[in-house]
Amino acid sequence: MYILIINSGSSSIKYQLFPRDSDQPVCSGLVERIGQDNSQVTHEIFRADVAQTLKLDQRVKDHETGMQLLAGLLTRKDIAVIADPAQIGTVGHRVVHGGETLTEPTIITADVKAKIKALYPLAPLHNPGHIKGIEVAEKLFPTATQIAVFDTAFHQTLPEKAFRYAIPDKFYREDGIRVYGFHGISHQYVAGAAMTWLKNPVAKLITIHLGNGCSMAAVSGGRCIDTSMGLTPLDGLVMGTRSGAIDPSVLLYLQQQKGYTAEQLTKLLNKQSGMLALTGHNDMRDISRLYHENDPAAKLAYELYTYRIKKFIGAYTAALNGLDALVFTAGVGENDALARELVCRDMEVFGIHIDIAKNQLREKGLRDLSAGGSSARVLVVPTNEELAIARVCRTLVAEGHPNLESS
Ligand SMILES: Nc1ncnc2c1ncn2[C@@H]1O[C@H](COP(=O)(O)OP(=O)(O)O)[C@@H](O)[C@H]1O
Ligand SMILES: CC(=O)OP(=O)(O)O
Ligand SMILES: [Mg+2]
Repeated sequence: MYILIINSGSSSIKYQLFPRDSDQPVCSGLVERIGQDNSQVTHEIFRADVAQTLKLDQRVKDHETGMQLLAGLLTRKDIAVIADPAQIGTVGHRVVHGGETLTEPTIITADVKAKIKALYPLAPLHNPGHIKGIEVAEKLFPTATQIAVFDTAFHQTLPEKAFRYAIPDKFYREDGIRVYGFHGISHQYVAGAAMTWLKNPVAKLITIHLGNGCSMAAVSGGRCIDTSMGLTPLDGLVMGTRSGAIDPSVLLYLQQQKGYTAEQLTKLLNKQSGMLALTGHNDMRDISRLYHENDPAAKLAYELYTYRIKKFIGAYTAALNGLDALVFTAGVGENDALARELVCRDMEVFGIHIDIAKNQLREKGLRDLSAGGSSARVLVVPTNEELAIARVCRTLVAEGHPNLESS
């Protein structure tokens, strides 16, 4: 039997298929730039007799089309990794927002789906895609148990001073308005890997997840004590299409003086801001090319993006009262040497020294980019949200949930 993991990001679907008792996937893939003209599907097969990478350049208009495509690839005759969809006993889904009620990995029922839907306003770029992913998976793999694992769960350890807003109490009590934090599956996974590598179970870490969405977490001894996203995945860092932190008065001004509606503001801050607003592009590969061509907009955008990260490093070093390692991860964090260099530049006061040459190397796996004399390690730890979810699914199976015994 197999476990299929689906990770729908705002702009991509990542997937991996694991044998039930192994951390080694039999295939993995990425449907990227969903909704854009240059979307692409990359499907990698790790079978001993068929080890190959397939790239399909075709427009993938939405998450549903992406899901159907990937399901077709698993059983496509010439490259099949399974003969029959019924061999998939469990489908694990990353779900970005679980609110205050969905805080543990859970079997997906009609009630769980209703709760995920009720959170659409708080994760408009993500939860709708997850529901589509879940519903398509239910149709394609009707015999499998569907499990949801939440991005918000790792941040449940935040102390109240970090998760409350300074607004009247009733908004928290009645509406659950508080900091939830996101990318928790990734922050927890890379923090765990860094602690193992450092051989330090009480390490003070700042994990920096830079994908299309970007967030940071202050992690002490494996527990998250602060994080940069808030009620929704809009707060904090500058992102691909999201503004990150902004004075709330900007919204009031646009509403009162310019007549913007709530709907227009939601779209403006989630889809038309961030690096896209600053440069006309939201993919860091395009923006870094422009930076190296001395494009002034790209220069400013990189400065704004990395300056915000530097400020959070200062804040989180204070919150942690020390720093053992910075951990870069996700699409930009793992691949963009320029962003890492600009973040770590002039940070000696925090004991951060990056080795510029090591930073340029394109190696796989966990990497230490620290220069001699750096008291804080500068690490790149590739995230693997799918593996983290697969392990959670396996634990649920091992705990013998009645619905899961046959999967
Ligand atoms: N080689 C690279 N150099 C710079 N940026 C990269 C590279 N590869 C990927 N990225 C960036 O990573 C982003 C996607 O990161 P990812 O973690 O996959 O995001 P998400 O899960 O939010 O879809 C892309 O938008 C792109 O900007
Ligand atoms: C929470 C979030 O922003 O996720 P992603 O980076 O996958 O879009
Ligand atoms: Mg992601």
